[in-house]
Parts: sequence; structure tokens; C-alpha cells
Amino acid sequence: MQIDLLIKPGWVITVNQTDQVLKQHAVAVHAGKILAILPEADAEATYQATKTVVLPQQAILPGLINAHTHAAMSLLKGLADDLPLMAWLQEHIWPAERQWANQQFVYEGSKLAIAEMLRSGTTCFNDMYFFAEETVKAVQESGIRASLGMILVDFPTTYAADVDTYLQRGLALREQVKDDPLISLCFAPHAPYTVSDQSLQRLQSLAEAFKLPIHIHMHETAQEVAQAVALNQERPLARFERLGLLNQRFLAVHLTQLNTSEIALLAYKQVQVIHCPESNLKLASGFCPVAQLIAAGVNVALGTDSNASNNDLDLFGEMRTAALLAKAVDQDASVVSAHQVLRMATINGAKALGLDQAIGSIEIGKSADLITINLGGLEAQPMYDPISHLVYCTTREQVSWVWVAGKALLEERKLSTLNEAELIKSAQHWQSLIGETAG
Ligand SMILES: CSC[C@H]1O[C@@H](n2cnc3c(O)ncnc32)[C@H](O)[C@@H]1O
Ligand SMILES: [Zn+2]
Repeated sequence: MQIDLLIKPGWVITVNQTDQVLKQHAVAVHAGKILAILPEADAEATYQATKTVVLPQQAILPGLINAHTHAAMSLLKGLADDLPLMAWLQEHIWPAERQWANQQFVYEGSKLAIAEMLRSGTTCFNDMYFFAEETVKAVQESGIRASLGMILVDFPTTYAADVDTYLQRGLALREQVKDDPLISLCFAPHAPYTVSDQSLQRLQSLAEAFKLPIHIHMHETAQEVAQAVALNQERPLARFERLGLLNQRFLAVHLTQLNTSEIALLAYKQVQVIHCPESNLKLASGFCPVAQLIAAGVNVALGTDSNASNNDLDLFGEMRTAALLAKAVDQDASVVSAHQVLRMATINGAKALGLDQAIGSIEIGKSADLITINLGGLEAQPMYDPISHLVYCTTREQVSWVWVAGKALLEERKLSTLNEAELIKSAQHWQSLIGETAG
């Protein structure tokens, strides 16, 4: 049988239900999908491939899923460091966005971010930012997969003057991407402190009608929760429960402030939790109780947040930080294993986005969103458990090949759809503009 692609790695890290790791197996890809995972000898006997990629020193795994970011903010990387969330946001980031975040900024910033993500093994990202129609263009040119936010805040920005306009622009985005199999959508109200009950209720009925997820920053800091209690005598999660927003299609990002009854509520409502450990550490926001959430049966996925609060879009780094931080927070080395963290960055991200039938693991019939990691170097020797290595000892420079829906977007570390030199030039252009006014 003639097929498009046959990949012969040293290890297949399936991230299936039993976390199976296969040796001397090949992955057969046809029409963008995983057709078979079978012993190499059987693959050779069965398939005639248009392209064969032989990688005996490499592991293949499902593409990583960045479940929370603001791609275009890559152009603000390093603009304001060493600050807590509210000073960072209100005194630096929002003023910069008011001045600079236009269509061109979002298009070029998103492309820069996508290039970094692809080179770090990310094949799908969940975004929340202004002018998402420009992110669409960057996504489509690059070939990556994305879930894009239809954003909402209760104040005017350069993107929209009022709530009606935010919603209209969101619905226009829906029209723009309706035929694109690689783009899905979320409603993306920014945070409990920037969106009113009335707006949330409008979003809730739209999300229900279109069966789309709602993606929001939530309980990011102790100050956010204390302020809500001082103003309304209600914690944000309780408010969202009262409004009927908590369910399986609700994606709560951060959640560094949770008591035991809130953890039980999240489990009961099957809310999706997106953990962004490096952003939480850098902004000193607090610690998400990941081990308790997992123990309660909550699905926890992983996000980088933006390059302006991280300051990279590297899920390999994020996996390592997530595993180490959880152990430190609980003072228990046994919590949040490498296997659990790899699931957070793959299948759990897919579940959070409602895409787990299509992506998140190497299984027959799923989309061929695949990455390979070079484990042949000195730093990777010896290797008793490849999954341990992927979390505790791999850096993004080891990412070698990346495919999305069977299309090679990174070949031996070279981007095939994006021009690196152009991206560097564009980033430096923005740096000279933004840096001049930032002083
Ligand atoms: C409405 S577009 C997204 C909006 O979110 C801002 N942002 C980026 N990171 C964070 C964060 O960690 N907490 C809260 N808000 C954040 C971004 O600058 C945009 O204004
Ligand atoms: Zn964020």
C-alpha cells in the first residue's frame, strides 16, 4: 500500500491510556492521520512510503499543547521584568498594548511566537489576544494548529469600543475560520476583575449555543481574590458558580488560590485547569495545588502564558518546572511524576480544548501532530526511562522534526513554512520602536 510518510524512530512514546513506550516500531501516516503503529519489519512489508524518515536515536511523541498563551506578546518579551502581576499589567503591559498592539503587531508577534513554539515541539496553542484575525493569518501561513480566543473585557481598547463590538468581532472570527480544520475557537473573557456579570451571562448563552469553551484567567493571585471579597463578599469561583459558568467546557487558567471545597467543586463540575508554573513564579503570583487537583480527579493541562511573563514559550522547560515545583510545594518528591507531567502537556491539553478525539496521543486515527526528540547526545546518556528524560533532562534544542496533520513544519530543526531571518528582522524592528518609548 502506498502511503505519504513512514517514520522509524528509536522509541514511540504513545501517551495512550497505559503510557505505552514502543521500541523498533514505525508510525505510518497517510492523508494527515496516523494510519498504523507497527513493528518496523511489518511496516516495511506493508507500506510503500512517499517519504521515509529514519531516526534510530530519536523518540517520537505527540506534539505538545500549550493550553494558555498570548502569542503576539512575544514582541513584549523582557520589556517589564521582576514585577508582581498588577504592577506589571497596569503600569507596563497595558500602556504598551494601548500604544502598540495593532494588527501588524499581532500578525508579526504571533508569527514570531509560532516559530518559537514549533522549534520547541509545540504543535497546538490556545491563545487569548486582541486582533485574533491577524493570529489566524499567522497560524494559517505557518501550518500550526490553534485554538483562538474571542476576547472580551468590559472597557474599550484599540480592538473594540464596547461589549457589543467585542462580541461582533468574535462572531466574525467564527465566520473567518469556519472551514479551517486546524483552527478552533474559545470565548476568552480576560479575568473576573475585568468582566461584569452581565457580560459573562451573555457569553455563557453564546458558549452554550455554539458548544464552545470559555477560557479565562482565574484566581491568579491572593490579591485578586481578596479584592473580590472586599468588593462583593464573594470569591470569583463562587461568583462563576452562581452564574452557572462552571462545567467541562470552562478553562480556568492559574488557580493559585484554592481551598479544599473549591478543589472539590472543580472536580465535581469537571472544570479544566490550566497550570502556568513559570509565569506564576516570575510574577510571584502563588502556587497552583496541582497534586491535590490531580488527586481529586481534575484534568490539569499546561500553559506557558506569554513571553512577557515567562519569558519563553518552551513546554519542555515548563514540564520540568511543573514537576519540580509540585514536589517543592507539597514537600513530597513522589507527587506529580514525569509521566503525569508529559500527559499534562499532551493529552490533558487536548482534553481541555475538547480536541482529544483528534490530538494529544499517538493512536490510530488521530491527526499526525508529531514531534521527534534527539536522545543520541552525550547529555542524554544513559537512559533507563525515556519519559523521565523527556521531562527531567531534555531541552527544546533536542526537538528535531515537527509535523502537524502530517505536514513537516520543522525538518532537522529548520522551519519549513516560516522564514527565520525575516522573523528576526521584524522582532528587531519592533524592539527599536517599542524600546525607544519605553526609555
Ligand atoms: C484581552 S487580551 C489578553 C490580555 O491579558 C493580558 N495578560 C497577559 N498575561 C496575563 C496574566 O498572567 N494575567 C492577566 N492578564 C494577562 C494581556 O496583556 C492582554 O491585555
Ligand atoms: Zn495569560
